[in-house]
Amino acid sequence: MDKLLIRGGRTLGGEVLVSGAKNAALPELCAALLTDQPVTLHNVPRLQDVSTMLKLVRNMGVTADRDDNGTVRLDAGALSNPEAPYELVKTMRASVLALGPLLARFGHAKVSLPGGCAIGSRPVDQHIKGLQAMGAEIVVEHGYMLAKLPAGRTRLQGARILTDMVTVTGTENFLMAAALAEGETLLENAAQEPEIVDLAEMLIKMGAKIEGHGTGHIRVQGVEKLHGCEHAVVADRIEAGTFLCAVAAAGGEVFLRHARADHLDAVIDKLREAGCDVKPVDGGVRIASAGGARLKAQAFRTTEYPGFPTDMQAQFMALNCVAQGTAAVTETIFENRFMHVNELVRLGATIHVDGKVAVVEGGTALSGATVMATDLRASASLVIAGLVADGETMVDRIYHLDRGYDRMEAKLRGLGADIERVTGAAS
Ligand SMILES: CC(=O)N[C@H]1[C@@H](OP(=O)(O)OP(=O)(O)OC[C@H]2O[C@@H](n3ccc(=O)[nH]c3=O)[C@H](O)[C@@H]2O)O[C@H](CO)[C@@H](O)[C@@H]1O
Ligand SMILES: C=C(OP(=O)(O)O)C(=O)O
Repeated sequence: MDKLLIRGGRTLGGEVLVSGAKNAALPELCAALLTDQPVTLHNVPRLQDVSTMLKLVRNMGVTADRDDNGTVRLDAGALSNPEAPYELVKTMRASVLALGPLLARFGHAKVSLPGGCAIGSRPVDQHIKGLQAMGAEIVVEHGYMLAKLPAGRTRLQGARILTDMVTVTGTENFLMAAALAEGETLLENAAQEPEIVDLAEMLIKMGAKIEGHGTGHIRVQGVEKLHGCEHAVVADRIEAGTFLCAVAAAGGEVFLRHARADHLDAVIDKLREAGCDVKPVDGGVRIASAGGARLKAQAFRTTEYPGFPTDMQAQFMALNCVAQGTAAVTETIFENRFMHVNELVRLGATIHVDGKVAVVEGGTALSGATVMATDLRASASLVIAGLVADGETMVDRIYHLDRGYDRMEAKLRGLGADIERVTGAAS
């Protein structure tokens, strides 16, 4: 199992290229299932989750080729097996995104239930409820969602869908399903994340009729057929945010090429309040920081976009650990997303958790140790802590990190960090 070895204490400088967003690429790979024509996606990040999604669609009979420049060509013209098996779904929850497109195009689908994961139970009841409102018959048997249209029907029906909470992949499933449904679908309480907007823009290129994406009310006029398209995946705001926190903590000056400041308002506001200089510039974002110990810890509360993203909570918490002062971090999206706390404490941080709130007493000098990654963003927070800790930090189980970051250690090394991958070591 691979690990990351970090020798802390170096400031960061130079330029880093932000990759395409995992959370846009995954639904967009599934959108290719909606048509029998070829789809080309550019700027697809090199991630384990993307490899898993490619395996999943190939298993259905889709032709999918990826080149070294981040372009993926998909052809779902000969798709013969509209099924997402447990073996693949269990390693990547986003496989549930196959359900909407398969059902909409083929009238039936079999998708494994994803099950819980480290950060929470993460049910898919809202996905099921919404697709049922569109006329699908869905039963759960032997761990699978078996979905089909009622006898005599060939298409899903447009519907008004009001979910109990804002759900990102739920909104994406409904968008894709509604694109091929009969009549109009109204998504109320829709997620507004930039990845939803990017998916909607791709679907529009495919011939879908969508309005209101980027707001809480999306209107979709179903069409009979979608065609192929060419689309570039939007830049990964969470990868960019992670690098911003890394530079804030380690100190230095870095240009993040392709980063979108307009997608990172909540995080950038907090970084500025902490004392960093963050500027949107032509082609990206520039950050300068005097280093974590010269910054002020920031309280924040995770909420749906455009609020502070839950996917940035762990990384900002690592920064708070070394900044001055005490700050409360409140996690409102997932019930178990403080798994990094105990590992940060092993590096010398002072953090007290009470339910949804973690109170970080900053100003601690961290000292390197062996720590264990427990989930994707927890891994990133440990890397940030390792960059500022005294001595060596070994981050174990980085398969979590590889699920969602495109060669993170190479990018950090390019900025001057002392970080290396230790391959194949037994854990
Ligand atoms: C691939 C992808 O894009 N993943 C992102 C997506 O996950 P994902 O789409 O899975 O997260 P959701 O927005 O659906 O989850 C929000 C909340 O709703 C709950 N819920 C959701 C659906 C449902 O049917 N029932 C239910 O109870 C979840 O357990 C969670 O507490 O949005 C999350 C919230 O921004 C991010 O952390 C993930 O990185
Ligand atoms: C939680 C995340 O992803 P996923 O929904 O794919 O588990 C994430 O990207 O931080």
